[in-house]
Amino acid sequence: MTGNTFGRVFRVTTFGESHGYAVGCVVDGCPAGVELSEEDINKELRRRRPGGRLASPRKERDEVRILSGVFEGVTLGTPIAMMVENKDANPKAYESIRDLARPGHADYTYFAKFGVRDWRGGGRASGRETVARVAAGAIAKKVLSKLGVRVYGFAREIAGIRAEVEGDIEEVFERAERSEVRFPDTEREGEVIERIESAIREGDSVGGVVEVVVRGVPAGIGEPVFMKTDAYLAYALMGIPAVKGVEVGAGFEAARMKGSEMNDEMYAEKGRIGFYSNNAGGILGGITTGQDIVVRVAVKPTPSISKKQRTVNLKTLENVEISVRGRHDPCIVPRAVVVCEAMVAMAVLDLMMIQGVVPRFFG
Ligand SMILES: Cc1cc2nc3c(=O)[nH]c(=O)nc-3n(C[C@H](O)[C@H](O)[C@H](O)COP(=O)(O)O)c2cc1C
Ligand SMILES: C=C(O[C@@H]1CC(C(=O)O)=C[C@@H](OP(=O)(O)O)[C@H]1O)C(=O)O
Repeated sequence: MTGNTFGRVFRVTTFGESHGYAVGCVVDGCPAGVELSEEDINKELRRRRPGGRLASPRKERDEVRILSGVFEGVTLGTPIAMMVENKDANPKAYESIRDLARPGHADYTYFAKFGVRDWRGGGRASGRETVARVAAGAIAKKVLSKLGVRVYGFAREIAGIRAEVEGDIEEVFERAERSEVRFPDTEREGEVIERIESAIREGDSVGGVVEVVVRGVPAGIGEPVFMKTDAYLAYALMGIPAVKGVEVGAGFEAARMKGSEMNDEMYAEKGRIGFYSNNAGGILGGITTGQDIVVRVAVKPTPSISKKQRTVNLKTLENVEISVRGRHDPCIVPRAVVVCEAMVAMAVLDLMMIQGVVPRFFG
């Protein structure tokens, strides 16, 4: 085990560094007979791509090449290898800080672990690695859609401003997709953008919260006792760079509620069981209830900032000051939404496959 692979049955191994030739992944265990085109992947990659006024200005087309595992538009049940070339890598921006550890980034810890590191940006710890997750997630979503399961993500909070969301998740999702920062609260979007712009002016960055809702998972999915649905989702989401916390349903608010408020009361109607609320976030005892699965993720402010900070030269052990220039996201949240969706899709599909409720062939 090297930690580059996610999943037990639907297994994804990612590869590549931010300023290397390419990033990509191998997806093994995908059922056969699922329609899949490069455009299915690219559609999702465009939602994550850098560029624009409020994101890293790095110019990447982020178009995938499917190298194997798909023939005549359908998956073969064999390993699917995918690759996205790095067209706008620019290691020069990092030359002057190649031995300095950026506070908040993984420079020091990679050096501590491996004794050597790709100093061209974050290397393997770069947010760029998430291209590969989104590509694999696009496949997981295709399989899930055949099972009636859909995954929706949006920015719930940015720079301390919380979105008030009204309406069904599909409407919230569509509103967020139209927003420059994936923020579904149209009234407060302007304020959010001002806060990001002000962070840019100050050479600083801001964070926020991504919410993901999964609709259509039947009751009864998840592994007791350790591979619980909530435990597996938290594992999948905490593996995303810059994620510092995960909550399910009422999450940390549950700590302040009474049992009578927290418990989702139940009813039976026409032979089916339902709930009057969803504080559980669709999971009880690690097993799905059949309601929407609701998770939220805390995303920290981008570590690379031009504001001066104190740090260390890893080679000489001198104390120095650092100001990180170059192409960085002033806020990771809008671009992390689809990455969170991808990890959730992979985790849910994997749990369903472990349970044996997914056909190995779609005819
Ligand atoms: C989509 C995405 C984009 C990111 N963009 C940047 C960036 O432009 N600059 C940066 O310093 N970190 C960026 N990060 C965060 C770093 O990759 C991350 O903070 C770093 O690997 C350290 O890991 P940790 O924050 O999980 O401890 C990004 C992360 C994601 C998911
Ligand atoms: C390139 C992407 O994001 C990058 C994530 C990132 C980091 O340190 O995480 C640093 C920046 O890259 P660079 O090394 O070119 O300065 C971002 O642009 C991408 O997401 O496609």
